Amino acid sequence: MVTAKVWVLKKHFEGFPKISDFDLKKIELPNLKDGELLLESVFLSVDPYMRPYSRRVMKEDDIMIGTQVARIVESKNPAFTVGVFVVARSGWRTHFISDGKDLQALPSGWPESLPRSLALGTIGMPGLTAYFGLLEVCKMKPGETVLVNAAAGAVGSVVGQLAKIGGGKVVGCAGSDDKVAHLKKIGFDEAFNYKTVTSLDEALHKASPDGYDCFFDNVGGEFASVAINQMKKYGRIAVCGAISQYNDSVPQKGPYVQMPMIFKELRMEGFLVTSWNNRWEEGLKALLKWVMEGKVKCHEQVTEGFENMPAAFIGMLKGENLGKAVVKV
Ligand SMILES: NC(=O)C1=CN([C@@H]2O[C@H](COP(=O)(O)OP(=O)(O)OC[C@H]3O[C@@H](n4cnc5c(N)ncnc54)[C@H](OP(=O)(O)O)[C@@H]3O)[C@@H](O)[C@H]2O)C=CC1
Ligand SMILES: CCCCCCC/C=C/C=O
Repeated sequence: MVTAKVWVLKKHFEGFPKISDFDLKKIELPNLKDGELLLESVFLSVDPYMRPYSRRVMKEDDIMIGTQVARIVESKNPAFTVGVFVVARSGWRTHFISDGKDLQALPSGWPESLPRSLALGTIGMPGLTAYFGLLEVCKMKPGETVLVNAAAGAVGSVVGQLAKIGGGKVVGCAGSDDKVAHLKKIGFDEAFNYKTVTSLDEALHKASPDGYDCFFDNVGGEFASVAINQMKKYGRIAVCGAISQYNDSVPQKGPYVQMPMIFKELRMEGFLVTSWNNRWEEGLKALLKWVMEGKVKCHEQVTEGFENMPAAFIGMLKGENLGKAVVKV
């Protein structure tokens, strides 16, 4: 008999999540039936979507939603071998049982030397968000200028590096000077700390006086309201996330987007990475190749210990992460 530790949502978040909103519980797992596997989580992901999705898909006392890299520790399913690592969507649990249908293998050709945690970040869902958002929503072309915010995070850091691979100029905004230095190190043409500039409008103008062809928006709210006025005519805005609004108890009000949308003839498109579920293999293969070639650099913020899942999640929402926030069990 195996005892799994799980984190449940004790109380729906009101405003910014608190440690006391979570509860750590123990669950006795039954013995395996034929066709089943026992897995142990090795790395778990903490992602912004957990904040808005918790209200939509969870009840109080449900196990927190989420993705992990897990190792098969016991198998009564001939298709799965003990010791193999997979990506699962089993929520915040140390151990779980699966029939194998919901598991994804790591992309083929994954080298031993590459941290498997990257399957939750650059070579996982966030990397794919950058890939499809830039390719299919922004439709970035060589020579164009791309603006990305939350640029030092899991999605943003890949957006910037893919924009460079695609022959663009990239401007990134992030919330600390260390993050800005990191962006320059990984090839961003321009980067600034949006928290310390005296005028966001002026900083955006200085970074690209001719404006922006593409805006990959991870933040929404006031940042997006200012940035939209810096778009070039026929610019494209990929509305990827709105993290500046996820913890609001009272919805933010305008300024509103219609005037620049009309007079600059902009395209603004919200998207979910899951719309390209049928192309994940293609995206992961491309991302793995670029990482292996050193064209895309990966940085992770690794928190040690399953007991620190809520702290890692809250820390990520506060901007404490450089690169992808993951928890090592
Ligand atoms: N549409 C889709 O399918 C997907 C959308 N997303 C979205 O992409 C965005 C980035 O996700 P991800 O890369 O995983 O997370 P990150 O790794 O970027 O971590 C979140 C970052 O957001 C920034 N942030 C937090 N609060 C604010 C705020 N009030 N204003 C500005 N920035 C803030 C912080 O960076 P800083 O220090 O720079 O402020 C923080 O580090 C999120 O909005 C997420 O919801 C993610 C995956 C899929
Ligand atoms: C692998 C789980 C898929 C989660 C989809 C995330 C969509 C994110 C939206 C905003 O953050």
